[in-house]
Amino acid sequence: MPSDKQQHIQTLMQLGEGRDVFPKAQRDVIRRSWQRCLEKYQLDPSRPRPVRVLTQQALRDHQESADELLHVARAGVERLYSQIAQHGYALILTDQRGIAVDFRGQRDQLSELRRAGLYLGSDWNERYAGTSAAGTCLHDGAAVTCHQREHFDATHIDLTCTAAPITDPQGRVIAALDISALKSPRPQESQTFALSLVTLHARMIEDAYFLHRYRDCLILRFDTAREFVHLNGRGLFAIQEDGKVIAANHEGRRLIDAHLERWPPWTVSTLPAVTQLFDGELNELLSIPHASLDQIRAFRLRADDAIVFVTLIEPRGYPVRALPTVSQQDDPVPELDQLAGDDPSMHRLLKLARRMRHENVSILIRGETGTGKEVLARALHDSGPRAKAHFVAVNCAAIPESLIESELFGYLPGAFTGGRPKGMRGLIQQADGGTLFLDEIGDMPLPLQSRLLRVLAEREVSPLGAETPIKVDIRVITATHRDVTELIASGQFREDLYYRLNGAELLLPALRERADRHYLIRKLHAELQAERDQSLHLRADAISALLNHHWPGNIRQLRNAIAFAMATAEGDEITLHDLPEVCQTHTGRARGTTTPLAAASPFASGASSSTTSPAPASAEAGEEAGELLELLRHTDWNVSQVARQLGVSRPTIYRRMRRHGLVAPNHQPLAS
Ligand SMILES: Nc1ncnc2c1ncn2[C@@H]1O[C@H](COP(=O)(O)OP(=O)(O)OP(=O)(O)O)[C@@H](O)[C@H]1O
Repeated sequence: MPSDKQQHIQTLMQLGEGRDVFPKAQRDVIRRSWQRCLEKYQLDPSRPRPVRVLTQQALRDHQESADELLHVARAGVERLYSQIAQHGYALILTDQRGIAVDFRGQRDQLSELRRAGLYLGSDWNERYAGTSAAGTCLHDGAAVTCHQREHFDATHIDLTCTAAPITDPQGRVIAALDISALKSPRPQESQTFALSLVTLHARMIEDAYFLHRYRDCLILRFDTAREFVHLNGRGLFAIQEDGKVIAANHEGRRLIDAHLERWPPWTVSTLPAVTQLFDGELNELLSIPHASLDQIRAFRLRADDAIVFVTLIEPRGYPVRALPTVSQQDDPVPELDQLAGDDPSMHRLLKLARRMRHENVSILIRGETGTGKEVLARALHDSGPRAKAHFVAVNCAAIPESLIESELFGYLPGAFTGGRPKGMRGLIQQADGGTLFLDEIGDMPLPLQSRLLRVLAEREVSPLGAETPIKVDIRVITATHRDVTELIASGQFREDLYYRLNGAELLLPALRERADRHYLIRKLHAELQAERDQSLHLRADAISALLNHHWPGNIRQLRNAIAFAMATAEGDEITLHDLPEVCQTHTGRARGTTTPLAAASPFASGASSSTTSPAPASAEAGEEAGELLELLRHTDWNVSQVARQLGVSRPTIYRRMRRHGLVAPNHQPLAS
């Protein structure tokens, strides 16, 4: 007997005698199996024996009971074998007992494979064959590699075997898919790739079996990538018409477990309904096939708030029911509908907005900068009964504190020195009959908050210098990127005003959280083409880069990136290389207040920092102030243009101006 076999036997015998002589760095899974072989199955390592092979009749019996699985698994087995054959691997599929009921191997190796037990009818049950990939995988219900001397029986120590379990829709192990080679490199790590490959195919077979088993049920299929849902969506649920989950595949069960961890069980024994797992209504799920062109819809998981894409597979002959789709349930409101594609948070928000557009209640829109707060406010106005009247947008952060009162409330002639001789109609009055949109409401000075509260309570406004108030009929929509409750806690915002402004709150998701980024890219591209009267094809590589970029929460930046590409593209299409450099890699991340696009902006990098700020707190602050001043001068103090160039919002520019004491020449405070 070769010396390595003798040595192997010796080690196992010493272990059998209770000595702790496990090979160094032996993996736990193998160690536990060896212990089972010695203690539980009482296998004798000193008497190595080839794997036992069943008679033809016994094999047929096993094949018959695994018939359904074998039938469904065939394509998966063929596909896996076609990938491994050239590398010298054979394949066996065992039933739950460990009997090889299917086999693929190279013709010229058949007798050698048969001797090694890699053949139809061989019994790899751990109880008889000792530690092996197939047997140990069936015992543990987990994928495993058993490499050379990790086998228990000395007969097998030249083999390298890797197996993954196949489970039924209830999660019980029913088979093992194994690939084995007669020869292989020494290190066990050489088989890492085999482990992934065999696990992937075991999952595919498992899912094919699931779909076959539940072919008469409604099946929800989901994946985190929209592109894969139809092809190879990872999660499967078989459901009843009332939304009860009947069975779930591996990924589905993982989701249920994660869900139960966050939302402890309703009752111990029942599976949750799909509407408890996905944040949506049953109708929305059941109407997926009719609701979108690609028959996919995005939903948020209640387990971890992640977005997944879902499709519904209906059984053949399933009556096509006239289920109302979401858009059919409510009348179309183009102004609002076009704000989003398929994003669950936006769907919910727009549903509420649809209801709110007719009401006169005040609305508070929250969202990070550039997420579309003003766009939403305008859509609410345009889709409501006030559409024909004015939409007056006021940026509370943009107007210097000394001017905000007169701008908002207006003043009569001679109300203060420096005012216009004819006086001025305030913005509140200008919005009469329409909508007043107060952006960055968190920046409104406290004294003005009290005056605004009075306007809202009494529906009348008193311009500076006026003796009698004037009636106004306005709808107020406010927006902020700040946490108003924090401002209230620190005494910077009046609680009573907050409650009056917050008749309903709409929270806009950040761009990075939106599942409809593709829709937004296409929409912005179309809008920009129309705006510039320019026709440029947006190539797929540019779209993928825009989809993959880590947007720090901002549609404005996305728009800027597309606009940048349109301005710089040569020829009639936008390619990956036309995008700002930072979008061409996947590493873009927000850095302080300077966004990646701002950093990439040719304007930002070209700005000189020669001017020092009036009172720089640090070298960095000085540099920022200098840069800003330069840009402001360069653009004739056009704040919108500077904001666009830096890829930040206008209020951010105003905040920076205030921080550095920069005041536009035409905005020097008026003497009151
Ligand atoms: N749903 C949308 N579809 C297309 N473009 C959008 C959408 N929402 C926002 N945008 C674009 O994104 C940019 C920023 O939008 P908007 O000014 O409404 O954001 P905001 O949240 O009010 O920003 P800020 O916090 O700076 O006030 C604008 O160019 C706008 O046209």
